[in-house]
Amino acid sequence: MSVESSSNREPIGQQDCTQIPRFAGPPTFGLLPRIDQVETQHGAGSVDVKILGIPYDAGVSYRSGARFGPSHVRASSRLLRPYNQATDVFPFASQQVADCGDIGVNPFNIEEAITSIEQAADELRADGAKLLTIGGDHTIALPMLRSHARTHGKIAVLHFDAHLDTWDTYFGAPYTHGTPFRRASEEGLIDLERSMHIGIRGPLYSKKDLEDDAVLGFQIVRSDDYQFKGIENVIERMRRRLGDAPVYVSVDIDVLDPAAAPGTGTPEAGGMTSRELLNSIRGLQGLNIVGAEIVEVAPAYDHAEITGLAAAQVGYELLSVMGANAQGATGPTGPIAAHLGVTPDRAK
Ligand SMILES: N=C(N)NCCCC(=O)O
Ligand SMILES: [Zn+2]
Ligand SMILES: [Zn+2]
Repeated sequence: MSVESSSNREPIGQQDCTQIPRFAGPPTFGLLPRIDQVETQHGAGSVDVKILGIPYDAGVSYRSGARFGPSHVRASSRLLRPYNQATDVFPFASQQVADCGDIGVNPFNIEEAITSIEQAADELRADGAKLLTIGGDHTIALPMLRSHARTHGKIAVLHFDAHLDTWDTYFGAPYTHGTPFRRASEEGLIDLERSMHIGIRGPLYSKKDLEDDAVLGFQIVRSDDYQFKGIENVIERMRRRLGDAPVYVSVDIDVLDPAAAPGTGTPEAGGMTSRELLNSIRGLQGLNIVGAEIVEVAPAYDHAEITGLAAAQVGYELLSVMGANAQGATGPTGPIAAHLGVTPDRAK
């Protein structure tokens, strides 16, 4: 049983796929219970991690359709099983995870949508639960960071993306999917010494994009670093930079190569493999992860659920890190720990 779990009762896990075929189950993430089912049985405040869908894509600069991301990622998450063999974690048994469904936000008014997202995040987090949000386009990172900074102070942003998303405006608009981290930095929400982008690549508008980005508080790990420096080096740099700060993990699925994630709005060639992304997340155990999001899944451009499956597995790994932390992990656990050359370390 989890040491940090808010309930003393055994968490309610996934639907039992030996009894009901997984293609017949509920449309929740990972066939997990809905929040109302858990709270009816275990009481208010008994959910440790809440899955939240934000079907919103009014902030995109190219292909639209991320508004259908939450339902697509949930549909692609039906095959997730209870035991994570890569990290030796049962993510749905070491903590109570539940699906809160989607929030409906105004698709015609970006500023109103941002305000509603911020309010929903505040309300869902008021009982101490962590959020795993499924977007939606990357605009949603701004209201999420506003909410998290209110609770935790300045946030170390760990941002997986092909793009910097620290641009200033598009067509004069300040709130878009290419600008959330500039706004967050200007608003004083992020820890300028502890934030970083992972997976950056592709053409920029100018060299100044990189100069501005550094001033706004981000260090950069390039997509190419996975090839030339190796994943151990990337994980070590991440852990050193993030330290013991409160970390918000923002995963734009376009960090993956278009071969691994075709279903996204602004694809860029030369991205990482899903294995590199999953192992990078597995390297985060023991860090103070306060919340996470997966954004930019646009199912109309997906094929055979390639992108949906990757996004669902990213969600599973994020939940596994949170689950290991709830059990007192201070560093990587299971086989990944051996690969990284560290001794598996778990308080209990
Ligand atoms: N956040 C994502 N996915 N893309 C931002 C791209 C902004 C641009 O069109 O330059
Ligand atoms: Zn991107
Ligand atoms: Zn992005």
